[in-house]
Amino acid sequence: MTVQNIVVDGLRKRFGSKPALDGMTFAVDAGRVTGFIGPNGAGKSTTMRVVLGLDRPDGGTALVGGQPYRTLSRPLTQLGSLLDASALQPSRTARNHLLWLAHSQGLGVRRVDEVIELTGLGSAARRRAGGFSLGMRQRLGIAAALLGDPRTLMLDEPFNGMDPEGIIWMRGFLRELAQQGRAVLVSSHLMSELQDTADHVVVVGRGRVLADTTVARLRATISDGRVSVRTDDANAAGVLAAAGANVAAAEPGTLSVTGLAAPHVVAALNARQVVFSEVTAHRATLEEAYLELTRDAVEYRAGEVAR
Ligand SMILES: Nc1ncnc2c1ncn2[C@@H]1O[C@H](COP(=O)(O)OP(=O)(O)OP(=O)(O)O)[C@@H](O)[C@H]1O
Repeated sequence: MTVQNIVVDGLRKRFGSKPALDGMTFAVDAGRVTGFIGPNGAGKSTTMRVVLGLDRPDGGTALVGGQPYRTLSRPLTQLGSLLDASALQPSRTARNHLLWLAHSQGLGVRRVDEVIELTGLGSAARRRAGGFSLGMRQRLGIAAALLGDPRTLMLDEPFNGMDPEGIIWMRGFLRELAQQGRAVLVSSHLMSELQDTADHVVVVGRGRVLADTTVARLRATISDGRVSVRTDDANAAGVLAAAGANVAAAEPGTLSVTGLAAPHVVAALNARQVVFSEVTAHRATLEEAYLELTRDAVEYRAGEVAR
């Protein structure tokens, strides 16, 4: 049976007249990284705040391990979260920040040193957190989220401010946490950040879920069925058109074909002995699939004039 660590059901919330959440519904399963993806203002942070009981929804429910977060007896052992990496006391060292958090939750010093090691903060642990880069603060935030060794992690934009090396580290680290059987929910407004990381994605826009699916399926649904054919044979276009395809010249030596699946393209070309060097079914990149889905849900677009 799949264990659902976070269940969000029909969440609604308005700020003034503006709906921030409009029926947000999804579940986060154990043992995988779930990407929570949507453009700015889609409602990701608000959803996370509601899960943590920091914002009250106007309707709907959010449960962690089957219970509202506020009713959990030892919440940090159930759900570790990172909402704002800058929320720390700048004059404290990283280690003292973690010691202070651990102490407030009845957790031991040993776990503090463990999470410092796990997040690669060893050499910086005795430096003042106020002088940390955003990337270092993200590591510190994740160390804090892991203090209670929780079965579920919820991280809001943890890739923000990370350098390429940090991003690679973070991807591997999140996958490892999921492999240990934890449920990991990670928000981002960039699909590319979650590439090779998320097994499952919940794509959101304007406060609701637009797609809740595996990465592979998301690509397949958006894929437009375009096939490209590399050939110098002058008969190729005519043969494919006769077989029912729409054919356009993409670039010299390449045809762009729609309306005929790749195996039928190959069969039609072979039947008329048309020589070709390559037939490729176009697969949407994850980024293309995401942009297509969220096109109507983007609040602020570059170049848009305020009305
Ligand atoms: N405290 C608040 N007061 C007023 N409006 C708010 C508040 N918090 C969020 N909103 C609005 O609710 C909507 C959802 O915001 P939210 O921060 O949840 O989106 P998001 O998907 O996390 O976006 P981002 O990627 O920009 O963080 C936005 O239109 C935002 O302006």
